[in-house]
Amino acid sequence: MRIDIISIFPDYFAPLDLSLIGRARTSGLLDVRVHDLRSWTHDRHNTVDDTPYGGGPGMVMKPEPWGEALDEVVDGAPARLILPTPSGRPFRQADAERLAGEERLVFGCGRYEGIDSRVAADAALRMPVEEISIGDYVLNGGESATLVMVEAITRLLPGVLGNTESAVQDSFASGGMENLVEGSVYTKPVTWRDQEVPPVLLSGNHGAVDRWRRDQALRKTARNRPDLVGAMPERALDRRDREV
Ligand SMILES: N#Cc1c(-c2ccc3ccn(Cc4ccc(CN5CCCCC5)cc4)c3c2)n[nH]c1N
Repeated sequence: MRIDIISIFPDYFAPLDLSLIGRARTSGLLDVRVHDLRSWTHDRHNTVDDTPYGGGPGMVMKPEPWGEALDEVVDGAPARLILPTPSGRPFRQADAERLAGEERLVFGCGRYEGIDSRVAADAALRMPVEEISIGDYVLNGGESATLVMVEAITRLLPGVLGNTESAVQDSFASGGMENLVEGSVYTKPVTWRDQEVPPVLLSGNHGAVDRWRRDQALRKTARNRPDLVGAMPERALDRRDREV
C-alpha cells in the first residue's frame, strides 16, 4: 500500500517513522510519503489561506495549492482521497478494514476552518473522495485524525504487526466476542502490590479461561459501552449472561 499525506505540518507525521509502521516502511511493506502543502505555493509568503466568502470566523484554505498538490501527488493513478473533517462520516473499524484493501490512499490534512469545498468537488471528478471524522470532538486540523486512521488501517495489513501482536478483528467482531470491548489483561508477576492475578488464568483450563474472559468483556462493555450492548444479538448472550 502507498499512502500520501499532504499537510502544512509535515513534521506532525514523524511518529510514522517509529515502531511497527516505521518497520513496515523500512522493509518496503508500506510506502508512506508526507508532502508539505506549501511546496505548491508560489508567493513569497507561501500563502495557503484566505478569508471566508460570506464572512464568518477564521480563515479557509485556498483551493489552488491543494489542486496542484493533488494533481502532482496522484498523477493520474487510481487513488482514494480521504479528507478528515469535523462534519465527516464517523470512522469505524469496518472503515479501517475496508480501506486496508486499497492500493493507494491520499490524506488531505486541512487546517483553519477547513479546505475550500471546491477542492473535494474537483478531486471527485477523478477519484473517490471520502470526508471522515474520527469522533464528536473538535480538533485544530486533520493531522491527528490522519495519524489515527493510518494506524488503524496499516495495522491490518499482512506482515505489519509482528508475531507477538494480533490484528484479528480485535474485540469488535472476533469469534464469540461480537461487539464487545476488550476485557482485563494480566502478566507476571502473579502478585503485585497485594493484587493477585485471577486464579482462573493460572488454571490451565482453557474453556474456563475463555468463559471468564467473555464474562469480563461483557461486564466492561455493559459498564463502558452500553450502546454496544444494545446492538448485541440475543444469541450472543448465553443463558447465564442474560442474568448479568
Ligand atoms: N477528522 C476530524 C476532526 C476534526 C478536524 C478535521 C480537519 C480539520 C481541518 C480544520 N479543522 C479545524 C476545524 C474545527 C472546527 C470547525 C467547525 N467550524 C467551527 C467554527 C464555526 C463553523 C464550524 C472547522 C474546522 C479540522 C478539524 N475535528 N474533529 C474531528 N473529529
